Amino acid sequence: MALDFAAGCLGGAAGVLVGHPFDTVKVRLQVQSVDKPLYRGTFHCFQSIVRQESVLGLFKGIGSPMMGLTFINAIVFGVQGNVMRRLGKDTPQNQFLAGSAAGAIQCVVCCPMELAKTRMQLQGTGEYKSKKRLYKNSLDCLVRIYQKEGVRGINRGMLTTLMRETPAFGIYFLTYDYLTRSLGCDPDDSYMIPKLLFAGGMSGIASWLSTYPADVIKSRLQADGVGGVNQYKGIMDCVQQSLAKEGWRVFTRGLTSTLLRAFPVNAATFATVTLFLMYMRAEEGGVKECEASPTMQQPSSL
Ligand SMILES: NC(=[NH2+])NCCC[C@H](N)C(=O)O
Repeated sequence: MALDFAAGCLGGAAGVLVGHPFDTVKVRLQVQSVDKPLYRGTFHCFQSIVRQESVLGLFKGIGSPMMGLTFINAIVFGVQGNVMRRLGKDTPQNQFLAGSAAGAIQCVVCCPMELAKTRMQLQGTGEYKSKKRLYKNSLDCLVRIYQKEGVRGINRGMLTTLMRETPAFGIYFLTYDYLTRSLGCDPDDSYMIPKLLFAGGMSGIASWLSTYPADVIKSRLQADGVGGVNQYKGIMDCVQQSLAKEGWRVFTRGLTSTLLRAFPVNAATFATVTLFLMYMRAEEGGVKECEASPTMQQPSSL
C-alpha cells in the first residue's frame, strides 16, 4: 500500500519538473483578455514570457504544484491501487472506477493548489500588471485568500475541479491499462520503457482532452477577482459570458500548450511509477501469482 503512495510521489515530482512551463503558457492563454490579448498563440506566449520574464518566468508558481502535485500523485496512485484491490477484479470498468475515485479524492488538495498556482502565474501580467503584487508566493497566496474569504475562498473552483478531474482520471488509468496491455509491456521486453513512456503520454493527452472545457471555466473562476473585480457570478454565468463573447472556441484556449505538456509530464509520471513499483516488488522477491492482487497483475503496476 505504502509503495503505491511512494511511487506516486516520485512520479509526481518528475512530472512537475517536465511540465510546469507548458502549464504556465496554458493558464496565460486561457485567462488573457480577448479585447487586448497579450499573446498571439502558444509559441508567441512562450517566447514573450522568456523575453520579458526570463526562463524563470515559465516556472512562476511551481512551488505549489511541486509540493501539491507530488502529494496529489501519492494520493492518486495510492487510492487507485487500493480501490483496485478492494474491487477485486481487474476489468476496464474497475480501472475507470478506481481512477475516478482517485480523481475525486485528490481534488481536496488539487483545487486550493491550482487556485494558488493560477493566481501566481497571472500576477504581474496583462490586466493584472497594474495591480501591486498581491502575493509573495503560493503559500502566502492561500493564507491571504483564507484570511479574506475563509474556507470557501480557498476552495473556489472546487465544483469545476471535480467536474474536470473525476472523469479525467477514470480515462487516465483506463487508457494506460489498455495501451500497456495492447503494447505488451513485459519486464523482459527491450522496448518496455519507450512503450511505457508512449502509453503514459497518450493517457495524459486522452484525459486532458476528455474534460478540457471544464478546465477553461475552472481557470477563469479561480483567476476571477485577482484584479480586485469579480467578473463571474458562478459556473453557468462564466460559461454564458465566455460563449457570448468568444464563441465555442473559448473552450480550446490554451489546449495546444496543455497537450504539449500532457505528453511529457504523464510519460514521465507513469513510467516512473511503473518502473519504481516493478523494481521495489522485484526487491521484495516479486509476488506469487496466487497472491497477486488485481493491480499486481496489471502491466501498469508490474
Ligand atoms: N485533468 C486531468 N486530465 N487529470 C489527469 C492527468 C493529471 C496529471 N497529473 C497532469 O497533470 O497532467
